[in-house]
Amino acid sequence: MDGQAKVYGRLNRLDVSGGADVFEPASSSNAKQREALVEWLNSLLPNLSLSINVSDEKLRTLLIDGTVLCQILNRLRPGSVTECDDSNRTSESHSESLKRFLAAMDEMGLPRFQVSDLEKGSMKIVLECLLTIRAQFMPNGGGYSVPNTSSPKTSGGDASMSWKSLVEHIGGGDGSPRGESSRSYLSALCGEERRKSLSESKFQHALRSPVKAEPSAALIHHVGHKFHEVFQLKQGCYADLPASKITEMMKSNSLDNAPTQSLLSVVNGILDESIERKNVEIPHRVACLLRKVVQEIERRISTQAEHLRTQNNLFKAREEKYQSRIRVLEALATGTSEETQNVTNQLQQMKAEKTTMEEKKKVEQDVVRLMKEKDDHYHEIAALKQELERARKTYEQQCFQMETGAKRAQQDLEERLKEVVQLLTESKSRVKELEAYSETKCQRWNKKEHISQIFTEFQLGALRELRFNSQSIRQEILETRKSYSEEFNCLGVKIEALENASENYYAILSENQKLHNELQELKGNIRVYCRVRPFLSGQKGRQTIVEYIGENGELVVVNASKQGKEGRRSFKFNKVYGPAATQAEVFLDTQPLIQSVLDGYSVCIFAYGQTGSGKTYTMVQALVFDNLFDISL
Ligand SMILES: Nc1ncnc2c1ncn2[C@@H]1O[C@H](COP(=O)(O)OP(=O)(O)OP(=O)(O)O)[C@@H](O)[C@H]1O
Repeated sequence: MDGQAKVYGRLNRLDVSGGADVFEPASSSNAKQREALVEWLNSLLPNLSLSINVSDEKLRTLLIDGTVLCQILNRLRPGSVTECDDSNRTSESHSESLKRFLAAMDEMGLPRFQVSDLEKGSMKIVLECLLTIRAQFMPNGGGYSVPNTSSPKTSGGDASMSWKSLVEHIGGGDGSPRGESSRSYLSALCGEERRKSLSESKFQHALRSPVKAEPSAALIHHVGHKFHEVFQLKQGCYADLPASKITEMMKSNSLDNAPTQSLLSVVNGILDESIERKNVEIPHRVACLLRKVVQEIERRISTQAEHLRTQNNLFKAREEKYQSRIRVLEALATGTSEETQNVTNQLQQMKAEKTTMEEKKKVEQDVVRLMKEKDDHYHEIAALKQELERARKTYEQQCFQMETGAKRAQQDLEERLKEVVQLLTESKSRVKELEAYSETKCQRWNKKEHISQIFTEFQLGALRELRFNSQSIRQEILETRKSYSEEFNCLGVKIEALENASENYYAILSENQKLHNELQELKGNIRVYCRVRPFLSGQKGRQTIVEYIGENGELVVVNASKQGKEGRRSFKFNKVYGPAATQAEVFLDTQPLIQSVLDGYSVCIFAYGQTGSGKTYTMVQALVFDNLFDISL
């Protein structure tokens, strides 16, 4: 199968060229064919969006699962292959798609590639297969258009009709008989299955090749419209054609110049007409025309076969020519090895010469280098001489300068010597003066020493006196200290007595506090005082209801509106302050409570009574008195 596929691939490469010479090798137009194929794929399946220079590997990735291949076939011929459901896609379904595609190719009798070719082999075979499909369904090589393979009549007039449709057209899609002549023609035309025979593929191509099989349009025009008139009757009735016309057509060379498809159309038309007429015999002249047409077709087929044989021989001759060239090249290659040996020897000699030349060149370079070094050294010596001359001049200048300096220094030194001698005489006279001055000074110091001795003696006398005085003062101080210590002792005794007295005071004070609080307790922890407010300035002339205020807290109140017991009521308080009681009196009874608070006891005073009865007055005034009390304390 693999070999067969390759053969198909080669044949279809010739098929798809569709140009002037279909047997021309395709290598020169490979790039263009590839670009055309990519454009075709993009027009067929726009979602692919392939770039014009798409790589083989990208194409392999795209096609390897077989889905795209199935889509291509279904687009060209709907329903030709079952596509896998997108939702259930797996690697198995992908390989299944590829298998289905290959099976469809087998079914259509088209050459195909192997699975291994698509997986890891050369993509050339796969692309050739696609080119074959394109040529099969798009013989004009243009953009995508769905071919109409359903009607033999509509496709019968197409010069580039596919092989299969042509066979169906001639043989009848429904399998009905068309007479012996058509059957023999079909058997001659079909033979075995096309996809299994190389010669049949060539035959098909020869039939479809308009350049090789058919005359030019100019020639048709030259012959006139005689045969075209017969074509016009394709839809009409061939039996009604006049015998003279048929004779004229058969006599002229119009059949020779008519296109093969036109001849086939005539055959089909006559056969269709015979089928329609059923048992009615075809007129003799029409049968003659049919035979003539069939003979013409057979002649062309034989011509094509001859042509193919010629081409085959040509190819064989070319192959032999290339083989001989290969042999010559091989011989040349063997001869070249000897030449190569000679050349190698020559090369080695040249290398040796080159080495010698290089050594010579090296020696020359060394000489040049030494010359250069010599020049450099010469320049260096000249520079050193110049430098030496400069140094000598500098040295002479320095010597001159030093001599000048020495002379100047000698003069300076002489001048200085003179100055020093002068200074020495001056200093001698100064020494003499100083000796005289020191003499006088010495005398003066002797006098001063005498005076100081007298003063020192005087001072010593004074010191003795002072020492005596200090001893007497120290004695006084000791005595005073003694008297002070005695006084301090007395004061200590007194302070001790005071401490004892203060301790007694605090004891008495605490006792006093205790007694005070006990007294307060005795007076009662809860005491109730009553204060009767006097009439205010605006209440003059009113009658009081207070009848009696006792010394021990009795209070009798009279209600004139009630009789008996109800009209006279008596109360008992700790104390009752009458209308004339002053704030100071009220405070006198609450004052001890302040002391209890200071001693740490809890005390609470609150006022109770109706509005305007004098609660605030009593409390505030009490506080005022309390402050006064504090101040007085
Ligand atoms: N003992 C008093 N002597 C003179 N005037 C008094 C006396 N007690 C109260 N007042 C006067 O009576 C008026 C009412 O007194 P206060 O405001 O103290 O009453 P209150 O009981 O506090 O009233 P409220 O319950 O409305 O506060 C005030 O003008 C006050 O000066």
